[in-house]
Amino acid sequence: MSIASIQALLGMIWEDPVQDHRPRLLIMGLRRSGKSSIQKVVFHKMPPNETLFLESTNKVIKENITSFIDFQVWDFPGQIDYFDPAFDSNVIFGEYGALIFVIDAQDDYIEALSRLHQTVTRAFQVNPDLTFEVFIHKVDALSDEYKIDTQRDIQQRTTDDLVDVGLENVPLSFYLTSIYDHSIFEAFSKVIQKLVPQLPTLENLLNILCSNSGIEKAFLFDVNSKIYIATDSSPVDMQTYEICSDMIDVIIDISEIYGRTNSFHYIDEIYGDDQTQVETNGNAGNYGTTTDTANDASSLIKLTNGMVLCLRGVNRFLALVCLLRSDNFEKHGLINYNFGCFKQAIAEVFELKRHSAAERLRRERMRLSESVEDNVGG
Ligand SMILES: Nc1nc2c(ncn2[C@@H]2O[C@H](COP(=O)(O)OP(=O)(O)OP(=O)(O)O)[C@@H](O)[C@H]2O)c(=O)[nH]1
Repeated sequence: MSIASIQALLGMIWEDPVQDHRPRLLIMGLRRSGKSSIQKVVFHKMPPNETLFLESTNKVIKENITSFIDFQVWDFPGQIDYFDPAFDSNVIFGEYGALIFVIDAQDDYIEALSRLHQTVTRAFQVNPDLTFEVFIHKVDALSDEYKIDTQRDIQQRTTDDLVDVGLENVPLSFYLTSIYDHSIFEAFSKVIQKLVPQLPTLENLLNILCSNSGIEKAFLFDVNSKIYIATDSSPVDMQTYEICSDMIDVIIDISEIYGRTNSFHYIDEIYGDDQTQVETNGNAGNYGTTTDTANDASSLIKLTNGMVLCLRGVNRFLALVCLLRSDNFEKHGLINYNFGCFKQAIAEVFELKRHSAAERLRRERMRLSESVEDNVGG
């Protein structure tokens, strides 16, 4: 393959003279394994059954995701041969980020495994700091038993192959995923969390909030993608995660209809139950467009099992969703106060990060302009 055609495939990778330091998510895998579908469902809210009509990708699609952390998603076409000698793997694998390899679990995966092996060995040589994530995808059609067997088999073969070439220390994580349920969001959450340097601080803050407010479980969600970037240290059970994640959809839908009104809304039968209530306050915020009003979003769903689901906007991108017993919710003055402190602490954590990113960019620009002056002068 010629260099020109590889450059065409890679789109605009070399265009930006100031190095782009956003973490990268590289989504790779064989053709039709589901890469573009994953990206569309997670980051563009595409309904899963519409992915049936997606056309095959024929060049690398790069997308900047602007959120609590800015990152880039690179969707690679299945047919691209990044082992071509003319292909500069430093450009692709050289930056900080994660390599997500998607395997179609409904298909024969032997070829995918050999491709995974080649990809991991090459990428690891270039950048040992990449995190390697394997999505065993399309598991919606598999029985629970078959899913576990498939995961065990893929995991075993992949690690054996790596041990054979002396790469037993490559950290690989495996996830069973499908775009038809929450598993893809859960898997993405875990991938993204590894790229959030502030994770331990966020977890600590959530632990403090939970223990001082009688909260059973709390998630800090990126509202647009429904990825949770942190949770407290109690174990995550799938049902709790699902109900908290569903609450975001409910609130987005309600805020799109009633957002920025001045009255309370009581909407019954949201969770298919007469006594379940949703209260959305006067500043429901418009999460659909992540305006600043989202900061003030606040909502409450009382469940019939004696639990309360509570959502609070944290900033333009993040919302806290917690599950607590209704008895504990009686102290809502205390909870409100604690939440105010939590919000303030989060703002400070991300303010610090913004400062250091701006400083790094400033230094990079100065370095670049000095080298241009040297070249002109010389
Ligand atoms: N059952 C099921 N089908 C899925 C899932 N994810 C994607 N698909 C289907 O898989 C097919 C291929 O998906 P794409 O996203 O186009 O695959 P791709 O890997 O981007 O393909 P290329 O662009 O050719 O590399 C589509 O028909 C999707 O609807 C899933 O979780 N479950």
